[in-house]
Amino acid sequence: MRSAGRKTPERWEAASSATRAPNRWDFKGTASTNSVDSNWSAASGWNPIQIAARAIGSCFSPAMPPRSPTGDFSEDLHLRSPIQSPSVSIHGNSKEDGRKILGIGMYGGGSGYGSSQNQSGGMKFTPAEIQRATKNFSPAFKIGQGGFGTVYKGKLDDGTLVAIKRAKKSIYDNQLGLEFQSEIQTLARVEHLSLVKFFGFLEYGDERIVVVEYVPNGTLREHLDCVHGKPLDLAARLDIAIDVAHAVTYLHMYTDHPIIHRDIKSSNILLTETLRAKVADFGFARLGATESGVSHVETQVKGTAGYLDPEYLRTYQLTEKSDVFSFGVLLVELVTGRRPIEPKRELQERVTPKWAMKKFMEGSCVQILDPNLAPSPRTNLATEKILELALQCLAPTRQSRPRMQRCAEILWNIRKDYRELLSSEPLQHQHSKDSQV
Ligand SMILES: Nc1ncnc2c1ncn2[C@@H]1O[C@H](COP(=O)(O)OP(=O)(O)OP(=O)(O)O)[C@@H](O)[C@H]1O
Repeated sequence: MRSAGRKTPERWEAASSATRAPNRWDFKGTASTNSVDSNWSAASGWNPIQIAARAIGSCFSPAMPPRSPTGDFSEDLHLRSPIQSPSVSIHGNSKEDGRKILGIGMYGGGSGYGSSQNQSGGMKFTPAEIQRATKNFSPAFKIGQGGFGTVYKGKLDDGTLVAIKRAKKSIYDNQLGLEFQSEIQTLARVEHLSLVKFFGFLEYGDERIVVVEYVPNGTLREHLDCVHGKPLDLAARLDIAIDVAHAVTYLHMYTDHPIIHRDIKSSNILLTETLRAKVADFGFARLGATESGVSHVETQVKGTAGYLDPEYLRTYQLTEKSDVFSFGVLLVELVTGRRPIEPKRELQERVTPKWAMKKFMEGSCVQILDPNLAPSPRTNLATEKILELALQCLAPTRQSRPRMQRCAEILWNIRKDYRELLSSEPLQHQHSKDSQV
């Protein structure tokens, strides 16, 4: 698909390189006056991210809470709902690859759960219940490890499966905790089919425990890496993109104040058994300003390298269009199967969105298609349209990016056309094409 307004590669490059990122961030977000080449260079060069991660590591000095006499989790757990105990964490959050920058951890959601539901919709669990659910945090129940802490699969007394996220209080900063109390109160009420549900929150000594809906089928990133066997076909990828777009649209249109997720990425998209997506990890979420309004000026850069909005990096101003940029990166991941940054590839291919957009504008979509997706006229057409949308989402300036609601509409139409083409193809042909994926 060729749209009249499409940028040439040169124009796109120029626009990209006009957006400059600071090459150093201090802990409190003081940008150095030196610039590096472009947002893409910043991402591919790693230096700003690594420097920021190091700065966080060295500057962070958590306030340690009083421990229980024994330090035993089972002893006298002090339970609070999200409303009663707003939980805010600063996580230095340098995962092994050091790409995560900094987080303000809050967990939203909240259909409520069970009879002990409180005003906010959060569930009051008993310590014994959490212990039973996880067999006292048995390693056998461990399902993951993230910036927030360790994640366990648990089964509540009524049989509900939950994911139990256990963080050390050492990742929190109490002063900032106070600053964000009101935000948590809002996030605790967020509920959408495509957002991982928040069930409850526990606090005890230096323990913080978050209980959320268990989503059984791994992360989108794992599926793109074929960890779970059969690769995702394009129809499933389109469904996932639409689910994410709907969930984020819901956040952005929430009441009169948008909620900005700030960490949209494939490892934060969890899949159900029917391969529908649920957006997880409100670890960075915060209430934002509308694009037209006076946006919040951040003092700390938060997000994951490769997904970060260059304009946010440059101006520290956060709007929902930063999520749109990250969503553009996610669309490129869905089409190419690649991670946003692939350091082991040759130079021109290391920053996947830059490489993919260049190929797209040269009309070489097939070259960037995930090898797990079999090329066919309908697949090529759909991927071209997805990349067209990705290009808009990845625009260097936020004004040029579509709203998330518009992204959902566009994707909906792409899926409709794709399905129509699919149904018009002879059954045998469909079968032989699909068997390649
Ligand atoms: N609700 C859930 N249901 C099922 N598995 C989950 C759930 N939440 C997390 N996990 C598993 O635990 C892993 C770690 O999750 P977590 O959200 O703590 O970190 P992450 O998203 O991988 O990293 P980061 O915290 O840096 O964003 C996930 O990759 C996933 O495999």
